[in-house]
Amino acid sequence: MTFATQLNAAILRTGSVTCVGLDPRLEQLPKPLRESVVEGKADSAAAAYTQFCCEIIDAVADLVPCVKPQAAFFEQLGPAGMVSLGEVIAHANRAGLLVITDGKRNDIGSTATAYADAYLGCSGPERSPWGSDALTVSPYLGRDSLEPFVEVCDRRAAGIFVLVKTSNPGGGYLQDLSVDGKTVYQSVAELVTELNSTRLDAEGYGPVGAVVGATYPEQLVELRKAMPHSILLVPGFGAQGGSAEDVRPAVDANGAGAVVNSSRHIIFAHKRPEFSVAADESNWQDAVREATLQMNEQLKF
Ligand SMILES: O=C(O)c1cc(=O)[nH]c(=O)n1[C@@H]1O[C@H](COP(=O)(O)O)[C@@H](O)[C@H]1O
Repeated sequence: MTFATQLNAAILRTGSVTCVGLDPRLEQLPKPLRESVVEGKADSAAAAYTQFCCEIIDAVADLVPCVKPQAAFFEQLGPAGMVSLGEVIAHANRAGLLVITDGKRNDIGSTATAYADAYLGCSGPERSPWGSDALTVSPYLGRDSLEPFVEVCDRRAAGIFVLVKTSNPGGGYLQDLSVDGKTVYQSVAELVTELNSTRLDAEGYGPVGAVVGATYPEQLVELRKAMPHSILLVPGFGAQGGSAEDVRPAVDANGAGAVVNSSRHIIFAHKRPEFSVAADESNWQDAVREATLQMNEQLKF
């Protein structure tokens, strides 16, 4: 089964478009985990990240279709962090969740193949320690830098999410530039649609998804139409200000075709006053589950 088919099926099975973002930050870990970290010891921080992310996965596995580990926070810890990232990816897969690793990778074609080998494909003899169901990818090296990823997607039933319109305030500096009568993000959307065109599953979705920020609702409407064959990954909900109303247009008529990411608002829900957490933060996993249920409820369209 292709990645798109699997993700859409998981959305319909769970009745959820929520993607839980795994962006661990040392200083925001719940107290028991924060206190287990020995200052200056990357190994102990990495062990805390593994436990934190795996317990989040266990708390939400029956509620959502996927998780999105953000590679940067693991890379920050050096080799021990990279081992932790591999453990988190494997744990999520064992729990039945699809894994979108957020690495925003890319390079010239031959190097892009190496990135694809490292990050795509969850099973089989070619699996690397970081083999994921999908990876976020930058389009700014052009078409020949995306093709190696798509070829690996074909071989390993994996997916990519190409950055089309990002959620950050400065993204428009390049993405909104007008070239030959269309914006750069419109050109990227055309390329995404073209790459999918010969690779559609029975529901009309291909392996090339697109990242479109919840913080640009008008462009989200436009880009949903421009990329009918792409699953959209919509970050920026919650902590960055995106609302349920803003993200509703990303979802297709069947209630699938998109996942909406929230990282800080879910994984650090123990810091949010609306979720009751003991003073010692020992029941932080309950807050994660409550925040996920709340987001699912908000995104019932
Ligand atoms: O590719 C992404 O996931 C991404 C693209 C984008 O345009 N904006 C964006 O915030 N992200 C990621 O989505 C997550 C958002 O985290 P929160 O703002 O805490 O929900 C982070 O891991 C970002 O790196």
